[in-house]
Amino acid sequence: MAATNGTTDQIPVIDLSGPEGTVAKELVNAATTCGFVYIKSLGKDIPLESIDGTFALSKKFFSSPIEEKEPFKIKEDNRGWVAFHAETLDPKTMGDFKEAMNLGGFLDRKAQQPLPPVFKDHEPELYAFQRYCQNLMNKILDLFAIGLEVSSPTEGSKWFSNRHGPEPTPCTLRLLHYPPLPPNTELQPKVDIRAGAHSDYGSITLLFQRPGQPGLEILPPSRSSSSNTENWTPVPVFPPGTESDPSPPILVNIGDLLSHWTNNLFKSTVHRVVFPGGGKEAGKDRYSIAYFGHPIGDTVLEPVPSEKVKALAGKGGSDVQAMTAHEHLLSRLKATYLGMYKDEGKGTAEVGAT
Ligand SMILES: O=C(O)CCC(=O)C(=O)O
Ligand SMILES: [Fe+2]
Repeated sequence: MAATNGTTDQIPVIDLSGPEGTVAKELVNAATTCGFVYIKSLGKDIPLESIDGTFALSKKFFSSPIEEKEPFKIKEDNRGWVAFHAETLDPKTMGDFKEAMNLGGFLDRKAQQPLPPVFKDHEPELYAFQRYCQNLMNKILDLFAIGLEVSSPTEGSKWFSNRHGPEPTPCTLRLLHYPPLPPNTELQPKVDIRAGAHSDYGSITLLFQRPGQPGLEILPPSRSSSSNTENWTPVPVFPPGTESDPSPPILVNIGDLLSHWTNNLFKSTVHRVVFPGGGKEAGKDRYSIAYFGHPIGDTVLEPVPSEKVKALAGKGGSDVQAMTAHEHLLSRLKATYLGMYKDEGKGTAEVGAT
């Protein structure tokens, strides 16, 4: 249950094992105010060994020689390795101080892309972690449907999750590595950014962080109308109430698609990753793992059968237009990467992941 703090700027912490109706309400409340929520990680939904094991594999992969990563460079299908400085989430910065590895959906327990040597022997573990993430995502989507009182005689609380399956899922499991600033380098906070300001494109994102590796910041919706940079709010790895938990809570945030689908009731909050402590801790690596949830591409984003969502139609909410999830993604990519997506058939390249 939520250790609520009353303001919309702070991210609530929720334990999913509380009473279903209460948890559903708290989740919807977080989605409509902050757009971010922490889910306590006590090993119930995702075993802690699976999280730790995936981080260990990630570390091993990123520290392998470049020749072992180069052949797995990202392709137009958005799967593969994104080299250091290859992605610029915020065009005002030089390019993100990070490298990443995107894994697409699995089919019959097999990755649908060539796997680098480090991962080849661990495909079952990667598959298991991907399943845990998909199941947790579906559980949260079901709780959203309950909290929104979605009324569908045939689908009930499965209204959102039914539109996110079956295998292979279009969701992306993304391993991230933010290397330290090179020694004797003066931090230029406006330029040296680990991940530039952006919102995620899909439905929801799960984000895993490591103890002692902070750096994520959000622009709370309640304060993002002003351009004052001081509105950036750090997101601690262990927020109050979780310090003695065995693992950092999992962050869940709403993406642009779900915000659009809910007539802007749910907020897709802008976030970024900086060198923590004003650069004092710039000598440390940061590893994170993101699971980007997306509905199946041909899902029509028809109005959500919920009075709470319908009430917003025409009242400042963006009335849902009949478009598919894939068309929505393309429109977001076009808005962000003007010029790169003149040809609709080109695919979603490396930028589809956010
Ligand atoms: O590494 C992080 O904490 C955030 C990553 C992120 O926001 C993204 O890749 O979309
Ligand atoms: Fe993000």
